[in-house]
Amino acid sequence: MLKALVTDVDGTITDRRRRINTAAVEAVRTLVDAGIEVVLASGNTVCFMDGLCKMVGTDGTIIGENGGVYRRGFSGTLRIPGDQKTCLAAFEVLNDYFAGKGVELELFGAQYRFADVAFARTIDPEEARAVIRDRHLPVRLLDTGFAIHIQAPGVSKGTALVELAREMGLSPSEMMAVGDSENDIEMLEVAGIGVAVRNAPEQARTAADWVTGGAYGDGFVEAIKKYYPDLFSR
Ligand SMILES: O=C(O)COP(=O)(O)O
Ligand SMILES: [Mg+2]
Repeated sequence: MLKALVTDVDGTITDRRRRINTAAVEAVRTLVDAGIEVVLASGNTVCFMDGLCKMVGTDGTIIGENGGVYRRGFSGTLRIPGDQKTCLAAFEVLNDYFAGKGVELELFGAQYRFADVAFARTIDPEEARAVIRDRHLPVRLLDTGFAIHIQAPGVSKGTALVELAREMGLSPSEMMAVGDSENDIEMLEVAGIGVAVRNAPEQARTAADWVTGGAYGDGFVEAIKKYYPDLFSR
C-alpha cells in the first residue's frame, strides 16, 4: 500500500477560486486516521501551511515555496534548499523591466518567505521567461495558476519530496503525489504514483500516471478513493 500521500493545495484540494473542498479535507482525514502520512506541498509559505495543516488535521509535514523549504512535522527542523538571494536578484531585474513598461509587480508574502519570490499574475509569464533567458538569469519561472514564482534551478517539489522521503524513512516509490499545475510536474514524476487532476495543463497531465475524470477537489477525492479503496469500501 502507498504509505504516504503528498498533495498540492491550490487547484488540487480547492476549487478554481481557491476555496477548500470539504470532501477533500474529509478524504485527507480518513487517510490520517488510517495511519497514512499526508504531506501538504504548495508554493505557499510555511506559516500559511502551518495553519492549513492544523485545521485540516495533518501532522505538519510540509513542502512549501515549491520545494524551497520543507519540514517533517510541526516541530521538525525547517530545511531550506532554496536560494532566495538568487531569486530576489532575478526579481529585481524583472521588476525593472516591467516598471519600464508601466507595470508594477505585486509581491506575495515576501516577509514570510525563506526561499523563493512570488508575485501576482499581472504579467505574461512567457514575457518574463524571455527576459530570464535573454539576461541569462539563473532561475526558473513557475506559473501555478494562482501566482508566479521565481525559483532557483534544481529546486522543486520533486527534489524536496525525495529529501523528505529520506527523513521519513520512506522511498518516493511508496508515495502518491497529486497536483494540478506546472509546479507539480517533478513531484508527479518522482512519486510512485503521480496523479493530475483534470484541470491540470497538458504538461502536468503528461507527467502523471493517471488523470482524474473530475476537476479540482472532486478529482482529488476520486484519486484517493481509487488508490486507497479499502478505506472507502463502505
Ligand atoms: O502558491 C501558489 O502559487 C500555488 O500553490 P500550490 O502549489 O498549492 O498550487
Ligand atoms: Mg496547485
